Amino acid sequence: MAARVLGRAGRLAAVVRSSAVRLQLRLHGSAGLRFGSQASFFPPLGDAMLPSGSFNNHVALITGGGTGLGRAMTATLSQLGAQCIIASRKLDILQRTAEEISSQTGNKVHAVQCDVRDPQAVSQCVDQMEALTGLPDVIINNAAGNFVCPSERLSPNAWKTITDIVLNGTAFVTLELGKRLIQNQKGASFLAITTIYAESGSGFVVPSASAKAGVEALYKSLAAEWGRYGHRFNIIQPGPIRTKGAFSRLDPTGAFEKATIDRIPTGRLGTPAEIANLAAYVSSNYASWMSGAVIRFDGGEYVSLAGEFNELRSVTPDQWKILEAMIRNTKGS
Ligand SMILES: CCCCCCCCC/C=C\C=C\C(=O)SCCNC(=O)CCNC(=O)[C@H](O)C(C)(C)COP(=O)(O)OP(=O)(O)OC[C@H]1O[C@@H](n2cnc3c(N)ncnc32)[C@H](O)[C@@H]1OP(=O)(O)O
Ligand SMILES: NC(=O)C1=CN([C@@H]2O[C@H](COP(=O)(O)OP(=O)(O)OC[C@H]3O[C@@H](n4cnc5c(N)ncnc54)[C@H](OP(=O)(O)O)[C@@H]3O)[C@@H](O)[C@H]2O)C=CC1
Repeated sequence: MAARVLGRAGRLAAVVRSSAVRLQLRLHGSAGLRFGSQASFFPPLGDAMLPSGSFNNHVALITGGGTGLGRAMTATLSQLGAQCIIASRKLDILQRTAEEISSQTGNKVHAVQCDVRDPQAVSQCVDQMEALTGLPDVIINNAAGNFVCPSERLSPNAWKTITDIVLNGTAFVTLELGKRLIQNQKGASFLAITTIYAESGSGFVVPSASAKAGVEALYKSLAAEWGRYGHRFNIIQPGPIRTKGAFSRLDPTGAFEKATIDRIPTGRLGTPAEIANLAAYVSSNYASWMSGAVIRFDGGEYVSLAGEFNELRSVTPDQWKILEAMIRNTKGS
């Protein structure tokens, strides 16, 4: 009897050992289960989510509103009734976007040239805005600069360029508008667009990570300080959403896109329309109790990158049977 049991245990151990070798090979090869098909569970919706007219009689300033995510936010706010001002360096692009969106929504979109790195230019931009529309109810600090680069290759000017656009630019716009709004006793919603790696840090985009972390500290601090003036401050951390501006500078060959999608639990990139709906909600009166919030909007990418055991997603059900047998067969420590 004892010999029979020992024999069975020995055979099981042999099966477990040889299967474990196969498992090792598979895990390090490419035969693990691919996730990605789950995207069909999470289809993106494109329509504006809030009731029409939610931003009637509202003025919104969107920095970097001529392209990418800023353009999508402008389109949604405009569709919901806002009069928008979009501001960045390239006036021709801003004007084209402004005309396209205005002609679709019937609401005025103004294009104002402004390099947010220059506090004087920011002040002039706000002068121009006051003349066109009055001070804004909604401010979205969305303008940014970024590129992937090993940190040992960064020049001082490369560091300064990114941190000037992202951190100083956001601070200049926020402080200039904040001071004027306070003087006029006017409330407003401020929203900053950061990234998921503002929290974790990330190699190869170190100036951006450092500056975005600074933006988050700025917005959380002002949420506490300027609530008394009627100002709300919130932050959205987007995960990967295809835009020419981001992808051409962060994955210029497209070599990393598949791996990026594979690690996102919802199996796909986000869309500009999805983040525009979130930005509209956060900036709207429906969110008037929301301040100091940091909203991660990334299809689950951050937690997927963080969890030490998440790679076990590639273990198949058959492999789990083997692993479980091995674990159960372990006696003692
Ligand atoms: C791993 C897979 C990833 C898949 C995709 C995942 C997507 C997730 C995205 C997550 C976060 C995204 C955050 C973003 O912010 S995306 C937004 C990106 N959009 C932009 O950057 C638009 C605006 N950008 C620009 O205008 C330029 O790119 C700029 C360089 C930031 C600024 O332009 P400009 O002021 O004209 O600056 P210069 O060209 O004069 O350069 C200044 C300085 O920087 C050096 N430099 C420029 N490019 C590089 C580079 N690629 N590598 C190293 N250094 C660079 C340049 O040489 C200058 O320095 P120096 O004077 O010393 O030579
Ligand atoms: N797409 C993505 O996957 C992600 C994006 N983000 C963030 O989303 C935001 C939008 O990025 P995205 O739409 O992808 O990229 P874009 O490159 O399209 O947007 C960046 C915008 O910033 C403007 N800008 C750059 N430098 C300046 C400056 N000095 N002064 C004023 N405006 C400036 C650009 O306009 P111009 O050239 O005319 O100045 C451009 O419209 C950024 O804050 C980015 O960090 C965060 C995480 C992920």
